[in-house]
Amino acid sequence: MTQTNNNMTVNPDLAMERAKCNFNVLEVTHIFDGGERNTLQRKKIEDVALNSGASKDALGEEHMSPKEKYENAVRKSCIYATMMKNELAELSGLESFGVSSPVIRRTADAFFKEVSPFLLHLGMFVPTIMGQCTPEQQSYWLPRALDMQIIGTYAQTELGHGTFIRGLETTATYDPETEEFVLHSPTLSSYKWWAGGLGKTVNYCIVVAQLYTKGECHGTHPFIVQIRDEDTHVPLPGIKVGEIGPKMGFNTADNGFLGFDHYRIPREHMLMKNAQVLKDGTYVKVARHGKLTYGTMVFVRVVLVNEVAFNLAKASTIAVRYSAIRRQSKPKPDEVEPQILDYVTQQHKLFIAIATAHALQLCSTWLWESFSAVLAQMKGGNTDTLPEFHALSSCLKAISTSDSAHLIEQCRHACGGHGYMISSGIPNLYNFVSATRTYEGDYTVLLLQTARFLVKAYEQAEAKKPLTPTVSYLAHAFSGSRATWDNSPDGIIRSFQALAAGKTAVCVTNMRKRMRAGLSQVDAWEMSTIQLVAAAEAHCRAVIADTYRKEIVRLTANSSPNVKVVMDQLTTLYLYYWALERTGDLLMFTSVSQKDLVDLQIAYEELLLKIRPNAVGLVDAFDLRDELLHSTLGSYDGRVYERLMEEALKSPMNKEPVSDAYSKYLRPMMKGKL
Ligand SMILES: CC/C=C\C/C=C\C/C=C\C/C=C\CCC(=O)SCCNC(=O)CCNC(=O)[C@H](O)C(C)(C)COP(=O)(O)OP(=O)(O)OC[C@H]1O[C@@H](n2cnc3c(N)ncnc32)[C@H](O)[C@@H]1OP(=O)(O)O
Ligand SMILES: Cc1cc2nc3c(=O)[nH]c(=O)nc-3n(C[C@H](O)[C@H](O)[C@H](O)COP(=O)(O)OP(=O)(O)OC[C@H]3O[C@@H](n4cnc5c(N)ncnc54)[C@H](O)[C@@H]3O)c2cc1C
Repeated sequence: MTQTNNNMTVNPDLAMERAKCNFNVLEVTHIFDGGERNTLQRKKIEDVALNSGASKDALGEEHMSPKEKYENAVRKSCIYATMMKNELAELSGLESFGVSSPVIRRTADAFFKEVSPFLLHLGMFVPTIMGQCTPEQQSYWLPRALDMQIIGTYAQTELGHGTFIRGLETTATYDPETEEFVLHSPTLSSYKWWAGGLGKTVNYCIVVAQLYTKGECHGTHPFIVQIRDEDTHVPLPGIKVGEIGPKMGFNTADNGFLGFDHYRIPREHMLMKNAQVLKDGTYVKVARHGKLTYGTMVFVRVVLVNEVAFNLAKASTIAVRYSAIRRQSKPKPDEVEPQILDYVTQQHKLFIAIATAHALQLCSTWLWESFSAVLAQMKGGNTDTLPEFHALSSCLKAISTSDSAHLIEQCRHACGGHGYMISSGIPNLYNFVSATRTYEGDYTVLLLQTARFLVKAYEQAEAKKPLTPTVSYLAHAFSGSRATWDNSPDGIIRSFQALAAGKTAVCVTNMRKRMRAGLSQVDAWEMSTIQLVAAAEAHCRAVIADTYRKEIVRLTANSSPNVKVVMDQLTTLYLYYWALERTGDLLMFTSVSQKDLVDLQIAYEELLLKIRPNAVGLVDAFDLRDELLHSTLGSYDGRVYERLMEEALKSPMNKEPVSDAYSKYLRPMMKGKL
């Protein structure tokens, strides 16, 4: 593994772990990156972007005031944007800055401990222009956005509504006299709230508003709206805009609020790929599917699966390396204190994080390929695969973000007290990833979208109609007998599918019972939503497990024997872990016995011991440079205690021997003079 400094002194425990590793680390890096070519390209990009030291701060971000933090993030965003235009675009194979890629995203993380104020420009503004504009509109807006002549965001959520998009209150009323839309915020709850970069950074945004023309409401539609002067950056008349204040994370993203007072924009600023308003105010629906204006959200949900896999890889790298250098307790009085990584409970906390990072990374690539296929079909006017894809991307977004947030927190627990330090890097990772569970569609809400699809698919299976690929297992849901338990990987995946089918069947049965007892369909659905969420979760686990297993078998077909073994161990660990987490469900829906579960627990514990010697090698294979980890605990050299002390000494509190608080408060209080 290449490191920036080849002459570094490495902590002896870490050096010993690396010597113990029995597989070719680089081969696993290639698997994680999706091939050797990708690894080489990533490294080139990282070298250019990071070797100059431009990503570093003189003073740690955590010691800055909110205003300084924001300005510093803008400064570095501009440096990175300029690098993208000049050096990185060609290297990354991208035509220009703006069309981001996972590699560019992950490299950018070296510049920010939190996030860039440009995240929404790249993540949603540019993709919306690409996905929702007519070709003419695109040719006007896209070059300006890609070249960063304008900076934008995506303002959909309002104070009063985020989930329920149809409930948004901002209005865009067409005036045929002037051929303009009049944007208005009729209530406090209609103020746009949350959009990243809106507070201070952007001068344009996509605004989602209820479209009125000829006195009729046509539902929510996207508009491109200038909110600040292109030269002075002063908010334009009729615009009320500001920053929403401190948050748990995202503090360098200047999330903002926005209100309109009868603010006029040209007719052409409605994004008209899917629906149009003609000059005379006639509304014309173009799209064949009613939800295509939700396209940017679907895109970001797909991107997020990759994003959280990467962040989980970071957290597990930090926690595993730290666990290799940390020694604590003395279970055997005559021996030295063991590395905490030797405790089986510690392995139980950490190895699932490594396996999940792999599972999500491979699922994200597969999801991206499925998305590309759906987009290609839609280009030809066929939207048949969209419902299945919406169900799939919804549950994968929900489960990947939720699992990653949980496992990152588990990595923090695994680092004891030091994991609570901002300098460990884990709190920032957690704050970032826990937000992903909420934004771009809340966890529960998205799983309920998947559940709608599952229930419909179940009814199709019942009627012996054909099923789409991800739910084809529902065809076996009516055999009447419980699925046969078998602890092989394929057997466990079949059991996960049986759980999903069984849970869906229970929901359908309960809803039907409730409706027979007099409840409306809506109320019967509502009463069953706890189980519906559980069914969607089970479906998603089955999809992840199946995809992870198939992809690893495919990707390791030509790998060296030890790489095959260790990758197989990780996938098996993932399957055992989730089977053991769901023993109650397995007992309900499969033939598993108490003895089978006891045996599975033992097999799981033995698997942890087998993976243990390769644990550091496995996280080294994520190949995360120190600049990306921002961690005193997780650096490649393992100089944990030295770095913790170096960081402590940087604290502004240590600048003077006696704090001003002594003379102001402590002394008067102690001398009884307060
Ligand atoms: C390059 C990238 C760089 C970096 C990446 C890193 C980070 C990410 C970047 C940015 C992200 C940062 C910040 C986050 C920004 C945001 O949060 S933006 C705001 C996002 N908001 C949401 O996600 C709102 C969630 N709500 C919804 O999606 C919908 O309202 C709903 C799905 C919950 C419900 O919609 P309704 O219109 O009410 O529909 P319904 O009545 O429930 O369903 C009707 C039918 O429509 C189907 N459907 C719903 N959505 C879709 C869709 N997207 N596609 C296809 N079909 C859809 C639904 O299934 C129903 O179908 P039926 O057949 O069952 O009737
Ligand atoms: C860091 C961050 C950045 C963001 N950036 C942006 C941005 O750039 N642009 C933008 O437009 N938005 C942005 N958002 C907003 C985000 O998209 C919404 O917060 C998110 O979609 C959730 O909606 P909500 O806040 O209305 O939650 P709510 O819907 O109010 O959810 C609250 C609770 O109610 C439950 N609930 C709601 N509806 C249902 C239902 N039908 N059935 C069962 N339970 C339900 C939820 O599960 C949740 O537990 C951002 C949010 C965050 C946290």
